[in-house]
Amino acid sequence: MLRAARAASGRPVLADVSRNVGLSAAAVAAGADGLLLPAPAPVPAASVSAARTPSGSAAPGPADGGTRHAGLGAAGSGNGGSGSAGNGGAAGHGRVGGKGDPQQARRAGYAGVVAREFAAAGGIGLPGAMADPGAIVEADPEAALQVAEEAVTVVGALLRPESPVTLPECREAIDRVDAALATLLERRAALAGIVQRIKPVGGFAGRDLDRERALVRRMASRAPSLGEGRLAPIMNAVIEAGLHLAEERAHR
Ligand SMILES: C=C(O[C@@H]1C=C(C(=O)O)C=C[C@H]1O)C(=O)O
Repeated sequence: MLRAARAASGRPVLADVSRNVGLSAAAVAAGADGLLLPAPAPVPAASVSAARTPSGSAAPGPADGGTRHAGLGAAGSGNGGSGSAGNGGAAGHGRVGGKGDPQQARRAGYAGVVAREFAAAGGIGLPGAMADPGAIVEADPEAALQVAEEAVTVVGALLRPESPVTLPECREAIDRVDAALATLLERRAALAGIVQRIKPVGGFAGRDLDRERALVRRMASRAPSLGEGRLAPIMNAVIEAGLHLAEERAHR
């Protein structure tokens, strides 16, 4: 429904979860471009201006005085930033001003909540030390914001189709995809490493080319433009990197 609303209006759709932040995950999964969150305190315009849209323009402050925005980046070409009249435009990535910003600690609490919800929406675990945004919010508000940015970047790349037009927009979208790819590659290498320890013969010696061909075939159905022919060398490199890493670790 939210995607349909965006398609019809051509503008980012913000879901108001200010009364129930627990609905964030559902809103993101349903296609919200950004979330309206409860305002912890009135935020002066100066500190809000540090929140940026992916295209680099400052996100306006809360127009309604009662909510804050958290977002997944511009919804696509030509509709980011100033497009959503009345609700402050596309939300940024939850960035705030530098260390010492008196608003930061308060906002970080909400960023932590958003990070957790986004991670849940995408089924993605936050990396290691970031696993408990709630704890980080207490200990280190800046780290909490990083968690939010991480979750928004990675989950956004997976959940939201984008159609950027300008070079900077395209590169920002690519950077988000690369962040998701790197996260997945790291996770894949860890899993492949476990397999090497479980198999009777691990490493390059226990290579299973039938399995590798089969996984490339399955991936090609999700990546039809690349197809098996182009995916095969990519996956060969990924698999060999994992095997090298596993062998290196086995010999330590
Ligand atoms: C992980 C395994 O070991 C090797 C690595 C693979 C991979 O990284 O996907 C696939 C097949 C094997 O060559 C496995 O056998 O499943």
